[in-house]
Amino acid sequence: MENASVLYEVRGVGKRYGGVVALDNVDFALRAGEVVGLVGDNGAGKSTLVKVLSGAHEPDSGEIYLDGVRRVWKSPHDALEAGVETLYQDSGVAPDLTVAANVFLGREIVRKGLLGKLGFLDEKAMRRQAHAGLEQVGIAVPASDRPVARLSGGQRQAVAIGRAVAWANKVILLDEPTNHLGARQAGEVLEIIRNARAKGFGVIFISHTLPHVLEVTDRIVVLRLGRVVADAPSSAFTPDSLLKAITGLGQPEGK
Ligand SMILES: Nc1ncnc2c1ncn2[C@@H]1O[C@H](COP(=O)(O)OP(=O)(O)OP(=O)(O)O)[C@@H](O)[C@H]1O
Repeated sequence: MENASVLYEVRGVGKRYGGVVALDNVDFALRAGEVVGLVGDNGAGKSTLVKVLSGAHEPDSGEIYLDGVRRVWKSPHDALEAGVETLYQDSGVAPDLTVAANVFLGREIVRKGLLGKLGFLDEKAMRRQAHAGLEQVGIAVPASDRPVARLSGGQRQAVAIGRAVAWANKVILLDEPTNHLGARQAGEVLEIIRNARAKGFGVIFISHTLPHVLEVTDRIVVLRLGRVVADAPSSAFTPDSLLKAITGLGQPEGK
């Protein structure tokens, strides 16, 4: 392994949709206990890179490494099993189900137990464990037996993120997790991300909300037209220089 601290990495990744080059020779690395911001204008290739990282798309070229081991994801299930948890943009939650049921949704067949082995689906145990799981990641949800439809938008988002963080065991991909949230709720989501970092997860934070990116990330990777045009510690960017990197405006080389 070239760099022992790198947790998740892609090298030289390319992806086309017909004649459109969505990703062009992209290198991207994430370390444990690091929050990396992935930013870029509409169509820059962020969602495509997320899909490659989450196993939803196979890249046309390039390689994927997790824990220094070359991986080929045939489906999102492969990546999930290996420890790559993804919260897609607006993936949300099932409104008619309770908070607890949402936390466990689809998991019985994926992995055994959130906080240890769950032998059977005991409603009470599920509620207790869902609550404890969310609490562990810093989320106080009013009542885990309440249907999600009766929570506020921010609380629903918190449940979706809490679910991702509670189940994660290596990498968490968050695509626009603060979208549509008010300032206080967005602040809570950023706090959840900090908690996840403190637990040693690698977190990828995709967002158009640059103040959130600058506030919560350790490093920022900027994509433009499918290429990485900047990769630097967040402290190296100002709001203005980050915007310029994204748009390519005001840069002497006219990239
Ligand atoms: N299924 C598809 N078929 C054809 N072209 C696509 C498809 N998905 C994405 N593209 C194109 O690939 C490029 C990268 O798109 P992508 O969705 O990855 O960008 P993005 O940075 O996530 O944009 P946004 O911020 O608008 O979500 C764009 O030119 C887009 O039009």
